[in-house]
Amino acid sequence: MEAVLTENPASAGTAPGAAIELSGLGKAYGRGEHAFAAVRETTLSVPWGQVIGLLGPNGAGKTTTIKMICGLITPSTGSITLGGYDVARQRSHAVRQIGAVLEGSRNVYWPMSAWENLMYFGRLKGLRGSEVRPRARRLLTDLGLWERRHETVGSYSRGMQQKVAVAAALITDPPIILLDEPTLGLDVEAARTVKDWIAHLAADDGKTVVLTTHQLEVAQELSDRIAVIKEGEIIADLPTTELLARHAENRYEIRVAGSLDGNVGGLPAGARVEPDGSGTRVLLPDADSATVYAVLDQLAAADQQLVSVAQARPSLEAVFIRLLHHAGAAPTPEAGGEGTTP
Ligand SMILES: Nc1ncnc2c1ncn2[C@@H]1O[C@H](COP(=O)(O)OP(=O)(O)OP(=O)(O)O)[C@@H](O)[C@H]1O
Repeated sequence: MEAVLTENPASAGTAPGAAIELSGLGKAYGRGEHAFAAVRETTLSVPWGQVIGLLGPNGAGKTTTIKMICGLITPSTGSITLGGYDVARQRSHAVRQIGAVLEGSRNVYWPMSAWENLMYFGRLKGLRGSEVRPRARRLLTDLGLWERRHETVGSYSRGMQQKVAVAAALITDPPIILLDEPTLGLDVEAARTVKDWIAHLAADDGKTVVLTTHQLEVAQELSDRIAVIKEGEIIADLPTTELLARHAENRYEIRVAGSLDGNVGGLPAGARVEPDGSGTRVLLPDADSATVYAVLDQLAAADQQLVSVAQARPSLEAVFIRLLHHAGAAPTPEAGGEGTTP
């Protein structure tokens, strides 16, 4: 997957410029002294073909942002354009650019079958039956639901319902897909299918995808770019690889069999010793290779059996937690993170 596509892929929208532009976007719930700013001054430009992961703790403002992009919540401040169309002023054109699977909502009608749902949503969005049918067939076949297409969605498993929701969002072949917690509550296999689909939509169909999830390994796997929201504000916004690289320190992890038995005295300052199953892990948070060799010599001299040596790479989860707790030091677009606002 390309980190940033500046050109609009042929299969996606046709508008020049960015797929999604949020400019000074804000949302306050309530009024007067009871007003609560759920989203503040959010400015974000998502190029065509990019998968952006919107991460943040509970209540950070992710769903509010997604719903504003969908046109379901009216912003208090700022503007949103989708494929160049202003959501407030050119609503029908703007909304036609997107397909959405919203968190926790019943995105599809349970008393209807999967087939009926897709026909309904296709027609609702202005397509003719002859346009919807082949597309519905392909989507249901690809998602493994074709055989059961005439059963009511209410009788499906959670994973199958989520697949129907994804299919309904895709029925008009919109260039922009908004997915709020798309793998929530899915078992390993169903989550894999949905993840593979998201990757396929981006890589093969050139879709622009906005993804929110608390499953950080899902975000790390799928997102070209990560924006972290805390208390309604973006506190970090970087290409995923760069975000991880920026937080990659000279951290090494040495694993030995058994305990260290008093051999920890001469370890360098800052070294941490932790139990690791039946063995022990020595973490060197900021070590050059000379220091690592010195520690290995020391362990060898003490007859400690070496299991492995690795340069520790932080997971997105580790970076995320660090960002939330040290927001002041976070890489933000304002702090000059290149590639943050292409
Ligand atoms: N309709 C509403 N009225 C008042 N406050 C609301 C409303 N919807 C959301 N909020 C508040 O706005 C803030 C942001 O909520 P939002 O649902 O956008 O967060 P989120 O990041 O999606 O959280 P989660 O990860 O828990 O889904 C929260 O404090 C929430 O309580």
